[in-house]
Amino acid sequence: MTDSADGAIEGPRPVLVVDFGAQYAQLIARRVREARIYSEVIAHDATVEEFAARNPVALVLSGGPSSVYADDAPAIDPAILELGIPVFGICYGFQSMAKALGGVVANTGGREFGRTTLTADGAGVLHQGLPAEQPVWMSHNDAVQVAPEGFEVVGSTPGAPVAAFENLDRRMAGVQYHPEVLHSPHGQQVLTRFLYEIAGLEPTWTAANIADALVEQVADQIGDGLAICGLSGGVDSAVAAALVQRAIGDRLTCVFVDHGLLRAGEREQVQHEFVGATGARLVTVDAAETFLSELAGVSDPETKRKIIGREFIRSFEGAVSDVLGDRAAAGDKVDFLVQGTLYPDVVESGGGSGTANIKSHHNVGGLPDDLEFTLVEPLRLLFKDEVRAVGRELGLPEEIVGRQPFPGPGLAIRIVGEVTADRLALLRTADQIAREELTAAGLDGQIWQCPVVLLADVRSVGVQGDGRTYGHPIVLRPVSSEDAMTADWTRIPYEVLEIISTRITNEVPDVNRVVLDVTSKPPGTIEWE
Ligand SMILES: Nc1ncnc2c1ncn2[C@@H]1O[C@H](COP(=O)(O)OP(=O)(O)OP(=O)(O)O)[C@@H](O)[C@H]1O
Ligand SMILES: O=c1[nH]c(=O)c2[nH+]cn([C@@H]3O[C@H](COP(=O)(O)O)[C@@H](O)[C@H]3O)c2[nH]1
Ligand SMILES: NC(=O)CC[C@H](N)C(=O)O
Ligand SMILES: [Mg+2]
Repeated sequence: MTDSADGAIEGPRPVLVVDFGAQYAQLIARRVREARIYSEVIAHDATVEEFAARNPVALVLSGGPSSVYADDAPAIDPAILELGIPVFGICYGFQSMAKALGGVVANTGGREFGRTTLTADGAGVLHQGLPAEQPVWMSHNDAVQVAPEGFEVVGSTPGAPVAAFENLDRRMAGVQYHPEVLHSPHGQQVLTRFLYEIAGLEPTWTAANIADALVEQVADQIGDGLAICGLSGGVDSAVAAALVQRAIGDRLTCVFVDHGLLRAGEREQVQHEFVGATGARLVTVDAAETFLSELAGVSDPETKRKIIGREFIRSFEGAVSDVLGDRAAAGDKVDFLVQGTLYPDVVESGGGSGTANIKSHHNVGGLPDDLEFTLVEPLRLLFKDEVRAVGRELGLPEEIVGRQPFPGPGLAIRIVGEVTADRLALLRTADQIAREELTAAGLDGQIWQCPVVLLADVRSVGVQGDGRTYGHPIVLRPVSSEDAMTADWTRIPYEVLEIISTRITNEVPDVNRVVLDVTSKPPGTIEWE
């Protein structure tokens, strides 16, 4: 693992997915990791030196919106194809590779969008053992007309006479279709055949050796220093803390910040469950008053996020004297702050290559400039399901690794409008009702998470007890997801929605309406702010 942002994490040699502006670059990296080979994404305009520095075992060229023969078409430096590294091209990557190696790409009108049939009747290695005709998912205007010299054509579709090619001597291959999407039912097998049979890679990336590699990296990074870990009760910080505890033992102290933006019961849960499972040392910071006064009068979401990011750090700094106790007199210092940051937190905060800032996650884009700790973020390149696998490997209990995510800024980003103590109390009650009923209905496993949102700046007219009310709506936002990068709204049974709606409007003062958010991500995000 490498992390170009701060160079802190280094590990197994990756398969680099070269991003040509694809919708699916991260998805390809995930699929490679599902084949148990470590993988990361790199921008297409990285230099030969940057490629070489990441020391890849193979390249996968992604799809992309351009035409390879357009003036400003993105391309990788042809020298990269001469490095002797195995290469697999997908869609635009396939076309780009064909052109760079002397083949012909053109738009002859044979475009295909969606399902089509690939004919691959036994020639070559990519499709060996698969049906001679298989459905594949396409999304292209252009097509390779002539494969480069030395490449065997091993598949075709009605719109793409050259839909797959390979050159075993050069360990290169490519396909016009998208093997990474689930709509290509044999796609994962094709990608895996490239990795194992053509590139000759061994499947060694498992939760067990990810955990071992991460423990080793953390031990190297922290040396004989002292660290604190921001512990929230969520999956990511629990796994990060367990890794760091393995690496540096009791030189780690966990710090839980009670910022007053938590859900009912959360503080008790962190104190009992995590400490019970790991025996870690825990310091709790009471910071509710500070967070509330700093947030007073603020309704802009990004401003809230920046304030919260800053106050988290101030709380961690404030905890240091408790953590050190008598050791402060001996000159000991806490130099390292461990956070359970994951890849989606980094991309959404605009930390990917050329990616937009969607929202500043408190632990990434929301950090203050004057941060004095060195960050230790062992999970920074992983997705949540990978983190859960590492957590299980480390022996953390299912109640912790299976838990639904809850954002660090807590209920503050679920109150649309200013955050006040009264509004927090109201939202906490509504949230508790929704969680109780979803759990009672046995739906927790189906739901990724269900934000409950208070539209504090919106009022509508209701009639309660024969009188007029002018109250606030509560939004239910149940979503299903694999990794929080995309999500769909969960189809909760009407009977369960009915119970939640009735209970919230009966039991929560000032709320006279409950609405359901039926938006996927994209275009919506999971949280409202
Ligand atoms: N109340 C808190 N006290 C201390 N640290 C926190 C708190 N909330 C969040 N953090 C820190 O911020 C990081 C990011 O928060 P995030 O909610 O994404 O992760 P998590 O809570 O560990 O897992 P999950 O996403 O499952 O809730 C955490 O991993 C943790 O290091
Ligand atoms: O710790 C966090 N700090 C944050 O600032 C933050 N913002 C969103 N989230 C969580 O990230 C996932 C994606 O959320 P969005 O679709 O709302 O961007 C969802 O799981 C959100 O709950 C956060 N977690
Ligand atoms: N999905 C893709 O990579 C498309 C490649 C190229 N833009 C085409 O239309 O053919
Ligand atoms: Mg959390």
